[in-house]
Amino acid sequence: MKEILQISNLEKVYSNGSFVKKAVDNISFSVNTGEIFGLLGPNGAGKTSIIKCICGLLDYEGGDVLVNGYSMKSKRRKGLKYISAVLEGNRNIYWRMTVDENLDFFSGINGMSRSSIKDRKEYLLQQFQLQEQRNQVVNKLSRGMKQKVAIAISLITNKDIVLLDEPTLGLDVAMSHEMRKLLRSVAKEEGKTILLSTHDMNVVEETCDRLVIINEGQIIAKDTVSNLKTVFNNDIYQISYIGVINNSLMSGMEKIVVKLEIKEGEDHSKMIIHLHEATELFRIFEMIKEAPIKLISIDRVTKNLEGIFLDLLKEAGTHEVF
Ligand SMILES: Nc1ncnc2c1ncn2[C@@H]1O[C@H](COP(=O)(O)OP(=O)(O)OP(=O)(O)O)[C@@H](O)[C@H]1O
Repeated sequence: MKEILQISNLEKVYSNGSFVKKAVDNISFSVNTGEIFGLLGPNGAGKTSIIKCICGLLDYEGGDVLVNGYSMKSKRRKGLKYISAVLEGNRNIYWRMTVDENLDFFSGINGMSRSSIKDRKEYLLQQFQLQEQRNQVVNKLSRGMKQKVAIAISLITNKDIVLLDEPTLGLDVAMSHEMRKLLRSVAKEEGKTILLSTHDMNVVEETCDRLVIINEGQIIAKDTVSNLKTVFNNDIYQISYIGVINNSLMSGMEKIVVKLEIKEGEDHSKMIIHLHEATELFRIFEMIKEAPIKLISIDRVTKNLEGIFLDLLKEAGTHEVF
């Protein structure tokens, strides 16, 4: 599989007099042709800075960004031929023009004639369900519609890579769901490579193949979405019981578990155990059988990406697979 986007040891420093902020600190990852890749991180993590470095809007101090092999430092013009971007605030839309006029205008400034984009425009209007709004001034459309127009504009020039900074920010649940569906179909049907930034785990979970999680300018996790969920869901069980755990049970379990939490309740208590392997649960059972507690239930705990994300931020460890 071809790595159409290669980011290696990227560093971005903002400075102004005595103010110095390293917003991007030694970031490396690659994006394959046709995949949807996520940049996930809390506010201020450095996602927008990375996207701006990739699309040539920001110079960077260290490392490099290769777009289809072209360095955005030394061959920016060539690299830009493969990239379109939708940044926060939808700066690629003219609010006083209609949807149709915007699509014509932005293809025009990219050197494409109206006749050459005719079919593609119809395809995108239909794909984005914007036919009814095509003659409306963008300013009068809802936020979700405006976002759809912005993404349609980024696709009209048919470039290989689409960078999207927070594509679902501020959208209501229904529109956010529609946007995720749209992104998946754009990648699948058009073979586009999409790099998106978000702090919404649901967006990553539903759309992305792989992701990096960024915190304070650094990568803290790098994996496929499904692998990350499997690895971090590694055998966590919630055991509800009645009684008090004695010293011998506690010390026996502590020798086996990765982590053990006890939540005492009035009528029953719970222990959350993290195991290296599921088979270790049998050893825990054997110990519980000998102890003066009564087992009520055992449930496997599954974490969604949000839980994993929050745990990673808490531990600030690093998990890198590719
Ligand atoms: N032009 C700038 N000048 C100085 N500092 C900046 C500038 N732009 C961003 N920063 C700082 O760099 C860090 C990373 O910001 P960035 O906008 O890249 O993060 P982000 O992950 O996109 O955050 P958000 O999700 O809030 O948009 C933050 O601490 C931010 O305050």
